[in-house]
Amino acid sequence: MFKVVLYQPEIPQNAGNIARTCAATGAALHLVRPLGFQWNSPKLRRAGLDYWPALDYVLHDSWQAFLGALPQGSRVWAFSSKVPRLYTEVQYRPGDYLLFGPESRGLPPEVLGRFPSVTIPMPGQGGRSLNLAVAVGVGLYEALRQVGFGAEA
Ligand SMILES: C[S@@+](CC[C@H](N)C(=O)[O-])C[C@H]1O[C@@H](n2cnc3c(N)ncnc32)[C@H](O)[C@@H]1O
Repeated sequence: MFKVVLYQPEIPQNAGNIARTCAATGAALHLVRPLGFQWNSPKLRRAGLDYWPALDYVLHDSWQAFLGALPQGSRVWAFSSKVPRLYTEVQYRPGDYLLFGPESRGLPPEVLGRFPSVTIPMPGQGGRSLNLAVAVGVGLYEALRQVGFGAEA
């Protein structure tokens, strides 16, 4: 399965929506602390509806803890609105990690620079970035599409 990684997410409704998307697609959800909300926040729970029991999730106490738990040979794709390579130009493999940054600031340079990065084009004039939950949905579904939407993705 794919793994969605949220680096220090700030808004519980986004994380809840992403949890729902992960449960629906069979992707695992990794959350890297500090979070901008309480883990038992009603807003987080509500946005994830009753999908939480179906969700495979991991809470990491810090970025260092996440890196320490990352199996050797893992592939991580960092999503950013500020990099040139299109997210459709790379080949995703089952088990890949898709990494997304916090709502107000995006991924810090030292995190973004550590992994290959991709962007989702925004051809309109109206925005600097997509909503986090939207970006996860777009990126995750492209990865799933490439592997045939298989349960083993
Ligand atoms: C709301 S955005 C962060 C905006 C932040 N102010 C910035 O300038 O980076 C939250 C996260 O969604 C993802 N994201 C949003 N728009 C994206 C895009 N066009 N391409 C790839 N990732 C995007 C990135 O992972 C980003 O860190």
